[in-house]
Amino acid sequence: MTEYTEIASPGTQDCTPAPPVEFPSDAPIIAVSDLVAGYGDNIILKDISFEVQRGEIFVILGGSGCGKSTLLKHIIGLHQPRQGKVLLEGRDLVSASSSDRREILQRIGITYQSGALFGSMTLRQNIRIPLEEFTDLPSEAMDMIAHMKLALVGLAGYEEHLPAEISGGMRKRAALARAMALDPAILFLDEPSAGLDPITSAELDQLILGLRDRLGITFVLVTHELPSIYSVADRVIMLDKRVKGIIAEGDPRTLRDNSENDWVRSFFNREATDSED
Ligand SMILES: Nc1ncnc2c1ncn2[C@@H]1O[C@H](COP(=O)(O)OP(=O)(O)OP(=O)(O)O)[C@@H](O)[C@H]1O
Repeated sequence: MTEYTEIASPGTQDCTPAPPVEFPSDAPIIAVSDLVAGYGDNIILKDISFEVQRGEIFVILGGSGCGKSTLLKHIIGLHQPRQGKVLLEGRDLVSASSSDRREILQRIGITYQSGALFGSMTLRQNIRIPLEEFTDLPSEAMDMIAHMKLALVGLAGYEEHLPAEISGGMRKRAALARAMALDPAILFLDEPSAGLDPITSAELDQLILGLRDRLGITFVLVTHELPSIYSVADRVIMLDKRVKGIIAEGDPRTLRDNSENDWVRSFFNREATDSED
């Protein structure tokens, strides 16, 4: 699945960008309460509760197979919780009407580790896809938005390039531009630095920080790259496969220095030398 197909799933009828919702600025932009998630008989996560504040960069981390992507998919409504609730800007995707659901989904952007740009389309055409799906803007306006979004991620002038004609780091940035096509309030990035060298990864971190600072976008990242975590995360939650839940929550440096859990402390210390402040 790609970023675009996932946010574009709810339908195509209404054709204007979703307006910002009336929502108190000091209320959590994401509220997860008592979430239980799984597949078939297999419970992957239970008793998951946390909140994300507007403008925060929030990181979900944990070992392989602990349920990071599963949690992400439940937050963005790709899977329905077994129990519990997820509110995005105060609204519940599960109980929302189809038009409300469509509006809620327009307020979020997603990039997946495996999600790719469409290789046969230029960057401009890739960014137009969600605009064509969700809006009835004139073609020139869509091109202008594609240009603006590419400029935001440092890719002005690459509108007519194909994904294969740019580097891996540039492709990640182009995917971010596409996820921002509809001016989302929240961006969900699943392993954004995967496959990038440390320098390119650090550049992506700076881009994320800049987008948060300039546009106030809230970020939820799944990553286990410690340098990235120290560089961007305001707060993290750490999931653990054995307890099927959250074993640590807080700012990464505090967890590194003060967590009562040995495993958590050692996780945050494992690359402290090259990820430090
Ligand atoms: N669609 C699915 N159907 C059945 N089981 C699934 C599905 N997706 C994930 N799982 C299982 O759920 C568990 C958690 O997977 P998930 O991908 O959420 O973990 P993760 O923490 O993101 O792992 P990784 O870091 O390796 O990507 C794994 O045991 C996985 O096999």
